[in-house]
Amino acid sequence: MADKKIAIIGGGNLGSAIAEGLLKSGFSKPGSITVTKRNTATLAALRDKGVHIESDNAKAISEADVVVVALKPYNVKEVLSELRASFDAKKQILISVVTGVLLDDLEKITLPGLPIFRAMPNTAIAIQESITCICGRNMTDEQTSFVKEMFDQLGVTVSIDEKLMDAATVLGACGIAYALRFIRANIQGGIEIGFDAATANLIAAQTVKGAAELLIKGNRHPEAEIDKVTTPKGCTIAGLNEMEHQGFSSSLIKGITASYDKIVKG
Ligand SMILES: NC(=O)C1=CN([C@@H]2O[C@H](COP(=O)(O)OP(=O)(O)OC[C@H]3O[C@@H](n4cnc5c(N)ncnc54)[C@H](OP(=O)(O)O)[C@@H]3O)[C@@H](O)[C@H]2O)C=CC1
Ligand SMILES: O=C(O)[C@@H]1CCC=N1
Repeated sequence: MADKKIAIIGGGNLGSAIAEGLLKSGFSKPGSITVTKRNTATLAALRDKGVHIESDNAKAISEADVVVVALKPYNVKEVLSELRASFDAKKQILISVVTGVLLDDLEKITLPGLPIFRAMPNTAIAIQESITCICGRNMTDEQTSFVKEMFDQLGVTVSIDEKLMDAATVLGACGIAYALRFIRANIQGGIEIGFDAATANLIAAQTVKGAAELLIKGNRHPEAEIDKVTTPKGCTIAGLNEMEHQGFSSSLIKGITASYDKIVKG
């Protein structure tokens, strides 16, 4: 794939993680990426790697083949509507990673007919381990292939219907934080039963990675793998049942639906 010029509008947590992933994967050369934000001082690490750092969104967009919007949801309308003249529906594609802003809204804010994708990655994109759910409109097959190829370099992609985009945000993007909080709780428990923090961190994180790999590489259902661990009358089932008595699964499901309601109902 040609080294397309990519402008990332909004170089915050996710925007810079995408730039990092594009560089690490070799999908883009540093000179082909421009990242914008108002306070560019926080992007020194990317600048040092050769990425163009800009505060001028119009310049970045007009020079780009691909525009990735990674602004906060409440900034999108105000910022993009002033940049309408910088877009070119014949030459460019827009990829929005913004939560809750519909393809319909994005087209109205920018240009009619502009090829627009919504992609929902997570911050593991910085290390090419994201799950990225993608949908789009006005695009050609070639543009769809490009976007898939771009995010395939940065982890795993799934093509979904736009009506599932909020659910994808919760399960995939918020999910990183849920998983990290689970690991943190394991670390705290691990310290209480004797480990120093660094060793507990390593054991907890590698254990979660192993559990995930059993599902991904083994294509197994979690409960089938749990059955292998739960020795009758053993310590695992004693711990698991106590966790369930305390509302473990229920609290996670309620947390997921609370995150979803926050997106859908505000
Ligand atoms: N963080 C995550 O894990 C995920 C986030 N998302 C979505 O991605 C989007 C970004 O999230 P996140 O990276 O966490 O948020 P951040 O606040 O970290 O990033 C947004 C960035 O936009 C910049 N910005 C604000 N105004 C402008 C402007 N006029 N021109 C250019 N840049 C501007 C801000 O920098 P400055 O103030 O210096 O301009 C800021 O760094 C959100 O819509 C979020 O819902 C989606 C999936 C995962
Ligand atoms: O918390 C948020 O609103 C954003 C969207 C998904 C991850 N972070």
